[in-house]
Amino acid sequence: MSQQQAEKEARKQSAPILQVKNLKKYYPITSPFGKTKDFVKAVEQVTFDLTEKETIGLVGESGCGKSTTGRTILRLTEPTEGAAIYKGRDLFTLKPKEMKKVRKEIQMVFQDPHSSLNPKKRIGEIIEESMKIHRIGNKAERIEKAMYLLRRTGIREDQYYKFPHEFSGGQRQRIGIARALAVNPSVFILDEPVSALDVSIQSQVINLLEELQDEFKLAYLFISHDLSVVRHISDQIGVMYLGHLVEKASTDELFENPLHPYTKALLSSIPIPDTRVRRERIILKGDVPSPINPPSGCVFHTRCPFVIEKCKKEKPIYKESTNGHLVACHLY
Ligand SMILES: Nc1ncnc2c1ncn2[C@@H]1O[C@H](COP(=O)(O)OP(=O)(O)OP(=O)(O)O)[C@@H](O)[C@H]1O
Repeated sequence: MSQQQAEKEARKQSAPILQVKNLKKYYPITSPFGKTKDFVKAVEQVTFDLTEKETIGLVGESGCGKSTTGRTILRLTEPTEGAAIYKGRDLFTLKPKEMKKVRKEIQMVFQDPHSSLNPKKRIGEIIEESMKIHRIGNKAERIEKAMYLLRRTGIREDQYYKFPHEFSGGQRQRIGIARALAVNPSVFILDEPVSALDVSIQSQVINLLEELQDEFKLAYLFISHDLSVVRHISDQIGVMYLGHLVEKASTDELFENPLHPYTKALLSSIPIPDTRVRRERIILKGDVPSPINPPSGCVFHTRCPFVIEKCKKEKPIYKESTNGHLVACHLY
């Protein structure tokens, strides 16, 4: 067993740092008179654990509830039901003041750091300020740490006094990561952190995130629609469809032995560089149904090539195949 594999195995035994349990988020749709008419059922019964130095990737098409899952954990939008246990405490029951402290430890990194970096402030000041808000160190210590973090994330120290618009997209993402690191977090929720970047820059930022994870003992919830990116960085992958986590497994297991027809369809759309390997492309018919009125039974049944009568009536429960590989599908 390689050292990396041994570390992974050891991690599986350790207690999770974050446990998301039966997370549900319904967005109310209100009439012009403020009456709730209906709900967008964005996230339904999503459950997963995250341990120190581990990455769990959430994948699925646009609108399947990935961002809502990430945002709800931090209560950037309030959950409808469920729990998010962080270091033993349910975040959903915390008072605003306590939640503020947790937001220091669980940092969110967005797709477009430009919109979250104050254009009127120099990048060094932006990083220093995030430490000041959380009362970390004195001014000299904060500046020294900001300098270190910029250097560590690949930005030259002499660029400390530059403004965000003077940097490229990739550099801005590095600055956003440096700022998130400044407040000593344990968890990063990364929402499409490399989707806006060129492919060559994407891999540089992913490699940086991997190095930082080791150095700072970070756990990552990595949200992306891009399975190749998620495959590269994740230890575990959760596949979402219409608000539901339909399959969850270790990365190798998911790619070698996908079980859910939706996962199979997603994987079949990734080009394989080896032309000798043939994988049948599964093209899904129709559009993703409305999350306001999702299909009965299995939410995927309207597009599933293997649908049976039971799928239309009964919601599938998780079945475990091997080693924590979970799938919600009547075919197993
Ligand atoms: N503030 C909101 N009010 C109402 N509906 C919302 C709100 N935010 C998201 N939704 C809806 O919730 C569902 C899930 O959206 P979400 O953004 O979480 O999906 P996603 O998988 O992250 O997709 P994307 O990658 O496009 O952001 C979608 O149908 C979306 O339209």
